[in-house]
Amino acid sequence: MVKDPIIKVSNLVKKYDDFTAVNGISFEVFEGEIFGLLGPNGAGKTTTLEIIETLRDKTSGEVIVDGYNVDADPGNIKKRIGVQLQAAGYYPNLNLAELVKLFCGLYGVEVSPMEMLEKVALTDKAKAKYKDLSGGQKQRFSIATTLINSPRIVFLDEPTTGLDPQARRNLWDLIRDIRAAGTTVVITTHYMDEAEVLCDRVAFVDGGQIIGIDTPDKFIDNLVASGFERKKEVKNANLEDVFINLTGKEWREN
Ligand SMILES: Nc1ncnc2c1ncn2[C@@H]1O[C@H](COP(=O)(O)OP(=O)(O)OP(=O)(O)O)[C@@H](O)[C@H]1O
Repeated sequence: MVKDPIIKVSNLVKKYDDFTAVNGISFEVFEGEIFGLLGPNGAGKTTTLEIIETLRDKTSGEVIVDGYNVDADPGNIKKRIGVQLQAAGYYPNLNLAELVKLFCGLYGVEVSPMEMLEKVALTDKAKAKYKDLSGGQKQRFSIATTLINSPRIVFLDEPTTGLDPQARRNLWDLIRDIRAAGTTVVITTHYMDEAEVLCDRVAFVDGGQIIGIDTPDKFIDNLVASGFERKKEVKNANLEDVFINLTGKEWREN
């Protein structure tokens, strides 16, 4: 199957004064995949995403999103993407349904707030304020806000940080649902288990450069083929499986 790139990044460079945060990055994201950007703190992941999202100027290089160039057509790119911000701030006096309505107005689209909240299992919180939500609910709500303009691509920056195992696994299902609806997902995460089960392909970023890009299975198979062996015997379950098994899989935050 030939896959079409929906994002093309070529020789991307970003300098903050004389510090080079992104140092000649090139990669493609295919339409309909969940693509992960992985790497240590300060590797340049957020900077790269913000340039693709048209939220930050680049120093040099070329970025094409859904056929539009970030230099020539940032407006068309903004219309086609949904961006989850790491520390989202929402008007404190509005409830979730009102916030969704506000976003609809900003995007100039008409969507039923309850339908949006339904997508992220938050209809029962329609009248709640954002600040009163649990961590998982906050993440789900902020993902709902990225879907309001029916984007072709959503960008999720560390969407499961700080969540418990149930909330994390339920969020993975939500992200898979987004992909199943035909939306491409670009995600950053520090959780390697998450990248392994969720991402179709991952790129490792370090020191502003991509040091590897492939499917999780290929990366692991290649490492094993090179003679790498884990020191400890691998168990068939881990403590997180025990947690889920004891406490159940359903949403628990009320
Ligand atoms: N506005 C800025 N001015 C100066 N330096 C910056 C700015 N934003 C980011 N940097 C630097 O650029 C480098 C890359 O930062 P970036 O936030 O892109 O990394 P990251 O991979 O997303 O890290 P994290 O995993 O911690 O979110 C870091 O060294 C950071 O300090």
